[in-house]
Amino acid sequence: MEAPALQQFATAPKAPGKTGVLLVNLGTPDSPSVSDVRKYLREFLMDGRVIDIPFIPRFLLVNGIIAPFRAPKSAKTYKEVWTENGSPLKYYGEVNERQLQQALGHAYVVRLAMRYQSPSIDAGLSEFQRLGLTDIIVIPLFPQYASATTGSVYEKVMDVLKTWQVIPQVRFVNRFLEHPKFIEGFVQLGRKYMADYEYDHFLFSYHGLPERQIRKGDITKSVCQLGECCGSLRADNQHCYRAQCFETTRRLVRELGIPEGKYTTCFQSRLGRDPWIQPYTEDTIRKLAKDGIKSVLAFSPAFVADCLETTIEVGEEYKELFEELGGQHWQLVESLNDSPLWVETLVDLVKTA
Ligand SMILES: C=CC1=C(C)c2cc3[nH]c(cc4nc(cc5[nH]c(cc1n2)c(C)c5CCC(=O)O)C(CCC(=O)O)=C4C)c(C)c3C=C
Ligand SMILES: [Fe+2]
Ligand SMILES: [Fe+2]
Repeated sequence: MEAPALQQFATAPKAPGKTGVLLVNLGTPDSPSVSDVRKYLREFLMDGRVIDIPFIPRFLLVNGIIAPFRAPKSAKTYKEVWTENGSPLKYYGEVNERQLQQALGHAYVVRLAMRYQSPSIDAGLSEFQRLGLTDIIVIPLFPQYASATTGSVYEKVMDVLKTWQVIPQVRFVNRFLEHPKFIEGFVQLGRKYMADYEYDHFLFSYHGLPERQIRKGDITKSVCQLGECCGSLRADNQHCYRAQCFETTRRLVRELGIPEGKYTTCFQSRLGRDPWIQPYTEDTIRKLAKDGIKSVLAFSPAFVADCLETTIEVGEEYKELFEELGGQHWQLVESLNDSPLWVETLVDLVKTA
């Protein structure tokens, strides 16, 4: 008796309203000037999910040390990554916003937001509220879940929504590293380089995280020892960012046909003195060069758009290091950017949310 009624409920047409889709990336400075970079770093690093220490020491560390000293150095790097379209991270976000809007049609309103700086999450959600949208889907643009990224986006969205009288139906995408079109997107980009050249080794370099944050995220308080435990993604370590990164690599190498021993997963961008998840990308490059590896194809599958971390850090700084150590050929695989498979991934994420 119950089954048909349930079926009717599940297939009943949705309320005639529209759905808001909020794509959220990390954020970027408004310009590469030292003052804008300092403002961005302050907002970013004062987030308690990014520098997860109590407020007063965090305030002193960020405002007294990191922002003043790092801003001039980071501004130089931002000037290098800046294009005539501005920051690539924001530019491709805006392109994706238009592409997804076109693919989804009038039943949806797609907006890009940044967790830090602009356009803000508050502005995007307020527009949905003004338009009286009946549903909201939030897609943090991070393939793997981390408290510092996806978790922080969720927190900010909930902070805004908790002030509303009517909170519509809200759905959050948690991660999408397993999505076949996301994987295929990077595979197609990688194959383009592999067709022309026989690489000695393949590097999969992900953004790092303090080890402490991985331990805090271990809900069992016993599984993740940051060693072999991350070697497979299971029910008991679902939210381990490191395990999710290894899983991303496994899926990519399987599709690319890269044999065991010819690839490494590693983690970049350590900030501060605390231990971050390992192996570090820099150590890996040193070891590869020492082992006589001459050519490397480097993937950055924690990012869906070109940004400072990919174009400059992997594409230029690590290339320089590799060549200084005797390497001959280093190639970065660009990010998904405006590729059709990435837009198809986003469409699927909306349709299955
Ligand atoms: C994959 C997603 C990311 C995770 C996880 C992440 C964690 C994390 N990052 C910092 C500190 C910095 N990250 C910076 C840049 C940056 N980080 C990500 C993504 C993740 N960060 C992106 C996409 C970017 C580039 C943004 C752009 O505009 O291009 C920076 C700023 C650049 C610099 O000064 O080097 C800092 C600082 C921490 C501390 C952290 C985890 C705790
Ligand atoms: Fe970062
Ligand atoms: Fe783990």
